[in-house]
Amino acid sequence: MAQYTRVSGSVGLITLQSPPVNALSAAVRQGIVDLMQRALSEPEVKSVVICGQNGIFCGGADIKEFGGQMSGPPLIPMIHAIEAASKPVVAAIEGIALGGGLELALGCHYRIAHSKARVGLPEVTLGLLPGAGGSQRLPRLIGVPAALDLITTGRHVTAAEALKFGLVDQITDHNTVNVAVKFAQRVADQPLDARRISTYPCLCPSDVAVLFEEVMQRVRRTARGAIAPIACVQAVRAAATLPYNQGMERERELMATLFTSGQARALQYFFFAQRAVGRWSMPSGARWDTSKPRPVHKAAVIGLGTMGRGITVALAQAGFSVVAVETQEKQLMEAKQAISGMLERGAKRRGVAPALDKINYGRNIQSVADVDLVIEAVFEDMALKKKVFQQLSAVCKPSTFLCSNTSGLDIDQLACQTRNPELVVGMHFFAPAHVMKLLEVVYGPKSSPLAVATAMQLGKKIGKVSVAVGNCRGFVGNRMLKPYLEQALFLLEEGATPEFVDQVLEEFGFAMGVFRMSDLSGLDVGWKVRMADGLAMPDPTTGQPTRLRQGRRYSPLGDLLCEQGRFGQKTGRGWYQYDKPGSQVAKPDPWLHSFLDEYRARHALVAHRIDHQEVLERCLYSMINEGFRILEDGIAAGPEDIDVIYVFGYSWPRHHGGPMFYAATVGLNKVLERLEHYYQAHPDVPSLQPCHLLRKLVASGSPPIQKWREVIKKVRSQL
Ligand SMILES: C/C=C(\C)C(=O)SCCNC(=O)CCNC(=O)[C@H](O)C(C)(C)COP(=O)(O)OP(=O)(O)OC[C@H]1O[C@@H](n2cnc3c(N)ncnc32)[C@H](O)[C@@H]1OP(=O)(O)O
Repeated sequence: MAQYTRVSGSVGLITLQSPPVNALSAAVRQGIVDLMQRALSEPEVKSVVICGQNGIFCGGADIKEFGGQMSGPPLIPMIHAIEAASKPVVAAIEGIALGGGLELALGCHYRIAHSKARVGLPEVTLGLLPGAGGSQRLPRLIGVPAALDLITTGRHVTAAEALKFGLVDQITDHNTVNVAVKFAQRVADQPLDARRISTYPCLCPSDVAVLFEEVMQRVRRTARGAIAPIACVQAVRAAATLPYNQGMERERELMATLFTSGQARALQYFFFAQRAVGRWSMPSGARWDTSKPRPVHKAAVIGLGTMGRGITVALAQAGFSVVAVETQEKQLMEAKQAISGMLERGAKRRGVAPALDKINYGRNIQSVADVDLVIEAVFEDMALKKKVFQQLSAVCKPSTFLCSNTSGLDIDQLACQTRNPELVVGMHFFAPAHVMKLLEVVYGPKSSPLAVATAMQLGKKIGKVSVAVGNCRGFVGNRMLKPYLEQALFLLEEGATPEFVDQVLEEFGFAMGVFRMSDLSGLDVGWKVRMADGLAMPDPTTGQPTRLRQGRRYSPLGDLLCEQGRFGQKTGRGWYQYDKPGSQVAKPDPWLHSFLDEYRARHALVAHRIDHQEVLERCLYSMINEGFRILEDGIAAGPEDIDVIYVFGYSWPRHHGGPMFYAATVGLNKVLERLEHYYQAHPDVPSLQPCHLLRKLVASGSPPIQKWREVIKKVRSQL
């Protein structure tokens, strides 16, 4: 909706009213069309100001409307009518002008922004392009290079940057609407021809063809299969090379392709999924809106290895006082130096002072006595972690939250070491912890809603997307990774090469295939865990069959590589070879190919031709199957939680929506049928056996993903 008022006698003020972000819903568009007509027809009105209520100009098209039938006046003619108006129209931009909101402002003749406002064309992040004339007007206003940057990245820019680009005409620290009204009065009689952006020529640099080629190459390289960034470049190229009307036609064609693509649907689903995870719930019924967090002023980090350092940086950068504890003097000195470097580099990038004074370093665990929350980040060893939790429980205030950055150990066992197990939760960060957006907040059977709410809020404050998950081996992310890694190894046993498996996964859109990723993280990490679990078997005298563990198929390939000292990038050898230890350029290794041949011969495995489809289906469907088990077990509240974890923590390509959304796109019956097929071929691989929930969903007619929670509830209640 929109409201009309006459101010200062001669200015028609149109206020968009659609909380929370004044999105351009059908009702809002109708309001703008009607009220523009009214303002133009009233003779006393000499100029018009468009603003949004509650200090927010406009968050763009109403994304919720994308899935349904289009109703109400379309955006493009509405914006054209504003631009063609006979009276000056001024956009008063407060808060945000994003997507269609900025396109609306570009249709106005003038733009006044508050100094704290942000503007941008983020449509690319929703699998779209600025399809209401934005791709044609923006380059005409600010030039091709700047428009390409904004449109292909979707980044928001500050009012100051927008002023520099010429995207807004004025910025103010005062009441933007008042300033815009005064401005509108001043320009009331001025001619408008020079203010209609669609009539501007598109000024291009002399080497524009080279520029487009370079940008297209960069976009193709980084898009990982996403089509919207490429369409964005094509649309801007149309602005640079065609008259406005033809450019608009090209924008429309490209938009139609994107709009109906599965990628746009996936990205729009993901937009809401990211927000849905904030509305967490626990099986006990505790929820985000009924559980109040307790404020955290001072936190501590125990253990300053790679993870502890990153967590310390994340906390300090967000303004928390941190006590950083490392018991070994040498490690403490090294960590201090590394943390200071990280803070200084980060601060330089962001143009702020480094938060060095936020951190107090110490070797003694006693120094955490007065903190509100501790994050333990010592080595992934249960006995060690238990000891640390016992010490923390003795040293800290009774009200201190004790959190573990374990990547998969039992939170309950740690909680049992403390006086107040209800204040214990997992806070599973992802490396590098000051960069990666994901945080799994893990609740054990004893964790209180207060502890979960506090960890979730702390995550938000340090800029993480936090997902509340239940306690089980590997939680959500690493639990699902297990069958994926396992299938990749089985594929090698059966005839594939690491290069081929990685190529298929990278073509699908992963930043790195499974083997390149293992080389980067270090093969020894998983090896140590498998040894602790009694799986890896360096000693052939144990009598266990090499390729069988606990009645299931097991691949010792990773263990065999570790026994050779091949730990990945850090040793210069792993699934690939590298020029030197630490190098990142992976090259196929003939040694590894011979090793695989010998291994297959030794175990009488006959290599068969493995194609693209088999790699993708076995790796992804086994992981998805585990995702369904996780939902069935109540470890994740809904498919959105899993998808957000996979996109932010495991580089799952966002334009496929996440593994569970992908399963819905492929068709649950197809996933089920292919799992059945592979399980029949590999009955000793339980992760390929389709789980009950998947069968139940298929039997219920494969409802849309938004309806899965209803089926999940039924399945859980029957268990
Ligand atoms: C063609 C396509 C055209 C013309 C387009 O315009 S596409 C849309 C382009 N606009 C965007 O991409 C903006 C999307 N929104 C955001 O980036 C952010 O929400 C925000 C910066 C506007 C506000 O961020 P924040 O303050 O952190 O709040 P939330 O993100 O939590 O959002 C609050 C609630 O508003 C809902 N929302 C936000 N934008 C839209 C929108 N464009 N359409 C519909 N709903 C929107 C969001 O889902 C939150 O709702 P709840 O989840 O809390 O119910």
